[in-house]
Order: sequence, then C-alpha cells, then structure tokens
Amino acid sequence: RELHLPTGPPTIPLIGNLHIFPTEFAHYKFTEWARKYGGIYSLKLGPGTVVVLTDPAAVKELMDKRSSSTADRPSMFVADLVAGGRNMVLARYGGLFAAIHIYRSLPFYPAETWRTLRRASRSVLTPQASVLHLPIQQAESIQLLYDFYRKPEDFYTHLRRYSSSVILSVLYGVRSPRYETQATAAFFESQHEWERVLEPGATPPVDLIPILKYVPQRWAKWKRDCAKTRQLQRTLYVDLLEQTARRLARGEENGSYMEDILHQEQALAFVYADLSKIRYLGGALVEGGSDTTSSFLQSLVLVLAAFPDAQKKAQEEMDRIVGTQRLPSLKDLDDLHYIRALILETHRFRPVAPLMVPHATLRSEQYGDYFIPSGATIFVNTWGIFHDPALFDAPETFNPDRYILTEHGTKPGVQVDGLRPSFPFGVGRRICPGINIAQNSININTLNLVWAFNFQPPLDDSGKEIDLDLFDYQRGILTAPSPFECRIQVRTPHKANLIKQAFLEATDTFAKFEFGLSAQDEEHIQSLRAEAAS
Ligand code: HEM
Repeated sequence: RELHLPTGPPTIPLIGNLHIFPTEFAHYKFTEWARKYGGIYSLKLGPGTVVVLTDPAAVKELMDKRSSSTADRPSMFVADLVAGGRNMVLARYGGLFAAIHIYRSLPFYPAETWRTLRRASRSVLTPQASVLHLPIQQAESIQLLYDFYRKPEDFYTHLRRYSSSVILSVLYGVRSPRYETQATAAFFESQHEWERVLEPGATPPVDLIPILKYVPQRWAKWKRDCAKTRQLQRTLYVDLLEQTARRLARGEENGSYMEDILHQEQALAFVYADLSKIRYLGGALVEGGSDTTSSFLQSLVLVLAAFPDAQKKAQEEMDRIVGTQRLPSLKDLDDLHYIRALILETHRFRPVAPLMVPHATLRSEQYGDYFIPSGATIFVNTWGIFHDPALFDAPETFNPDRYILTEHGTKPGVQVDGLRPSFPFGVGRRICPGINIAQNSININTLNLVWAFNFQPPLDDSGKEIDLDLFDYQRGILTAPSPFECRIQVRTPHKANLIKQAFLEATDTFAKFEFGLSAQDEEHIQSLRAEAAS
C-alpha cells in the first residue's frame, strides 16, 4: 500500500488484499473493516486501489462536492462486452477527464454515451414528469392488492410482477397483467443471464489481468455467456422499442417515456444518431427500476411480519387518519408520520443497494492527509453508515420511531453532515435517475399494504410461529430477501370489497397499457375482472 493512501487491512506482496477481498455479501466485511480501520480506508487489488467510505462527511465531500471527479465507474470489460459501454448504470463518465482516462485504457470507447443517456433520462423522470405516471402506478398497486388478497402465498412473485409491469408501462406503455406475460418473462430471462455474467467470480479477473481479454471465444465459456446475454438484451430492447414505435404510428399514445424519447429523437436526430443508445437507455432504466423496487417491497413485507409492534403502530395511525371506508391516497402521507418513518427505517435497516454501485475517480484527490489516486474504485458503504452504532441507537433493531425522534434517525445530539432521505438512492452525479418513480411506487404500496393486510410469520406443524430470518438475503450488488413464507390476510371483509371495487374501476387505466397481450393474458384479465365483479 502506498504511504499516502488511507490505511487498511495488511497487504501481501504483489496481490495486496486480493486474497481477502470478499466475493459475496461484501458489505458485511467492508463494515467489519470500517469499525477497525475507520470511515475511510483502502484495499489494494494488485496495483489497483479501492477506497471504502463509511463516513457520511467524507461521502458528502468526495462524492457530492467533488462529484465531477468521482462520478466515473470502474472499468468492467465483461459489461462492455455485453452492452458496448451503453448501459447507463455501468457506463464510464463523459467529459474531458474521462475522455483522456478512458481512451488511455480502451480506444474507441464512447465517452459521451453516459452524458447523452443521463441527459435524456433527466428530462423525463423529473418530479413533475413522474406525476404523469402516477395513474398506472396506482392502478398496478390496486392489482397488487387484489393479487395479495386472492393468492397471498405468491406474494413474492406478485411484487416482482408489479414492479416490472410498472416500469414497462412507464417506459414503453405496455403492462404485464401476469408474471408470465411475454415482456416480463423475457426481461427476467435476460436479467438472470446479465446478473450471472456480472457476479464476482463468474468470469476471470479480466480487468486485473488484461491479457485474458484476448482468449478466443471458443476457449472461453464466459465470452460465450456474454454473447448470449448481449443477444437476449438486444432482442428484448429492440422488440420493446419497435412495439412503441408501431403504437405511435397507430396513434395510440399513452404518455410513456419512450414515446417522448422517440419524439425527441426525430427532433434531435443528430444526438441520437446511434439508435442502439436509445435501446440501451430503455434497457438500463428497466433493469435499474424493476428488481430494486420489488426488493424494497419484499423487505417491507419481511419487517412488517417480523416486527408486529411496528406493524400495529402503522395500522393504528392508518386507521386514525385514513379510516376504513376508502383506500389511502398519496396526499395522506403528509399526515402519516409513522408510515413515513417506517419507509425510512426499511431503507436504513435493509438498504436495497448496500454498497450503492461502485464509483471511480477521474482525478487524484486529496482528502485530509490522504491522497486518493486517479482510477481508484470507491465504494460508498451505505450499510456500514446505516448500521453504525456511533450514529444510530441499537442499529440492528428495527425501530421506525428513531425517525420521529430525529430527522435522520440518528441518536439525539449526533450531528451528521451528509445524510438525507435520498441517500439510499446514491450520490453525486450518479444519483439514481428513477428516484421519483421509485419513491412514488414505494409510498403508494406502503400505504396500500399497511391499510389492507395483516402480515404474520409462518406457522410450524404445531401451530407455533416460525422466526423469520432477517439475514437470509440474496447475493449480488442489489439485495433482496430470499423467498420466504408469510401469512397475509386482508384486515376486514369490507376492505376486501373496496379492493375489488377499486380493481374494477382501474379497468380504463389498464386498458391504455394493454397491447400485444397473448390469449392467456387476455383470459387472465377477464377472469380476474369476473371474479372481482362476482
Ligand atoms: C427502490 C428503488 C430504487 C433504489 C433503492 C435505487 C437505488 C439506486 C442506486 C443506489 C444507484 C447507484 C447510484 C450511485 O452510483 O451513486 C442507482 C442508479 C441507477 N438507478 Fe436506481 N434505484 C431504484 C429505482 C430505480 C428506478 C425506478 C429506475 C428507473 C426508472 C432506476 C434507474 C437507475 C439507473 C439508470 C441508475 C444508474 C445511474 C447512473 O449511473 O448514472 N432506479 N439506483
């Protein structure tokens, strides 16, 4: 380890910390090291440097204030092989420094890609634009309630259907009434392959040993896997965009995001000359927006079932403010302090992206006595910050009240510079562009689920409650609880009737997004409606 770097675990010659670098659930190990080496420490991976930030003040200074220097992503040859540098989430940062830095390592890299994609996403996903997507988000949430009511044992799948259907509707104007609907099934298939390719250890360390890039495809299964993923993604994104274009040509607009982009494309043909950029723009947004939202909601169900006191308090507040004669609406949230705290505490307790998405430096940066070199990878350890006993009282306890006691849920008297409600959504220039859509989905569904259902742990053969495992989460950069059992019951028969009625009333909203459905999808919709009407 170079002398000027932040301290960190002892290194060994040549490989540094490579032998101890965690390949799964890295946030636990990173947090353990943070308690030992401090809020900013470094790891050496061969000649490369990784800096882990578990100090909100350092995050604010380096990631927000100096974002122009820390908004790059580490190079990922495998991701480039699949998406050609066009996946917004993993794309390198644009601009002069990026151009110099990136061209040095990879000739012909499309350095302006990220900026173009990001600009295009900003114009449509602003808070004002997100309001336009509320009707379909609300209608899908009603179907979610109805699905929970009809088949509570499949709640995990219902949540995944909900989030993929919302994002496909918002972006491409087509909904998925079933988990098996073609667009959703194709998305999950391509996503599964993509996650497999990106999983640490699934491919050789090409970024550390660049010569591996040149192994011919016939001897490298990982290259064939990349090619398969590329094919799946391209087919899906091409299909979705073509469907939107055809719908536009028929004059059947429904206000979806891609309609807007296609209109812009006609006006700004020179910016979007590369049509595949537009396909990848939609693709990255679908990927970014689907499993993240469902993962939050799966954690919400888990904590509601595991912490009955918190659930009871949330329901009491709901009954007091909203009552039992109507469904809640987003406007109610202003008066629902405990529900707001419940949402913040779920983000804190089980953040969807516990290490965000790694950033990289474009310039060397001095921070206090430390010097962070250009090209270093930076992890923001959201998990470590949210579970820091110096900041939060009993951080391993799920306790929404902490957010009623203080604004950021921290111990009274502890001043923390850098925490804010948007923290789980990232930092600086790479902050999640879907934050408004995501927060609307989270708010609408938290309100509806708390209002409608009781959530309880499963029972064993003797009728005793089984403790839910709060640490059984899936590996990967995004964490979702592994599928778990939960008893879900509608709170009153009257609420069941209100849900059915609301589902029938949503028919017109759904109809605007029901295109290209299969006979099975149509049949499913008809049977749901007939059942609700009976
Ligand atoms: C609970 C829901 C969500 C959470 C917790 C979440 C969280 C995050 C986080 C932590 C990042 C990385 C930020 C960084 O590097 O500093 C990110 C990036 C991103 N998110 Fe989200 N997200 C959510 C929903 C969405 C939605 C609904 C969309 C699309 C509509 C979306 C699209 C993206 C994209 C495209 C990026 C990459 C941005 C870039 O690199 O410039 N996300 N998100």
